[in-house]
Amino acid sequence: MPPISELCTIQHKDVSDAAAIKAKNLKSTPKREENLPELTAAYKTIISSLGEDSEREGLLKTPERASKAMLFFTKGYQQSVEEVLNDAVFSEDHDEMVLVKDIEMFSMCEHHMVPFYGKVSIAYMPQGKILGLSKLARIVEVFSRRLQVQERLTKQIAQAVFDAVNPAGVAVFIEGVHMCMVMRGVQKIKSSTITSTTLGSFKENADLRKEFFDQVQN
Ligand SMILES: Nc1nc2c(ncn2[C@@H]2O[C@H](COP(=O)(O)OP(=O)(O)OP(=O)(O)O)[C@@H](O)[C@H]2O)c(=O)[nH]1
Ligand SMILES: [Zn+2]
Repeated sequence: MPPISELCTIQHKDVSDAAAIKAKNLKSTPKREENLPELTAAYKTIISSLGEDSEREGLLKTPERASKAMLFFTKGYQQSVEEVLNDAVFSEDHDEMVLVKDIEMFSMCEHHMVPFYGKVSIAYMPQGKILGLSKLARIVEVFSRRLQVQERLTKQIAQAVFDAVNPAGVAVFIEGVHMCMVMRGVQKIKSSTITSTTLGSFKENADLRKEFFDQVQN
């Protein structure tokens, strides 16, 4: 089992290659609880490096609590799309847009390791197969619960839906608030970031594209 620092590098070293994204969808990192002692020791060092007394009563259990919280915030590394889909792909003769709007998303900015959060909308045009609705939200969890940038998150979700049901098209829209721009840095507390990915018919058909963006922005 490589150390956590190495795991993170493995997970986000490529951002754009669709085949690599597809391959990664199928794999999950094995259980990470065995890294808890190492992570806890690292948090203890962080606390003392901040100038705090890691031995004072209120902070005694903090390194372990923080470690467990961080493992939760990045639990997507333990999941794969294949696992969360659980074969919930059904044959159905429905060829109009399926859209699930405003799926809550919490992720971690890979540059500062502080949260970014927002809402994800996912649409696809089935051609013979539909996906269990909750599975769209589960796909969001798989990729958002990692160290991320919003652009890659958007693309990975779209590619995963495409791979799952081979639809005529997929569109993903994310509106995110980045705490690294709110609590620090430029401190623009009202800014939000919009990203989208369109594949297949949503890219090619201007009417369909417009229908999607009209729906998600209203
Ligand atoms: N494109 C993109 N950039 C992001 C995302 N999350 C954070 N960033 C940006 O990553 C950049 C890192 O820039 P650096 O100059 O290396 O770091 P920094 O000195 O902390 O930058 P400032 O935030 O400008 O203070 C910043 O511009 C962040 O706003 C994201 O999801 N997508
Ligand atoms: Zn950031």
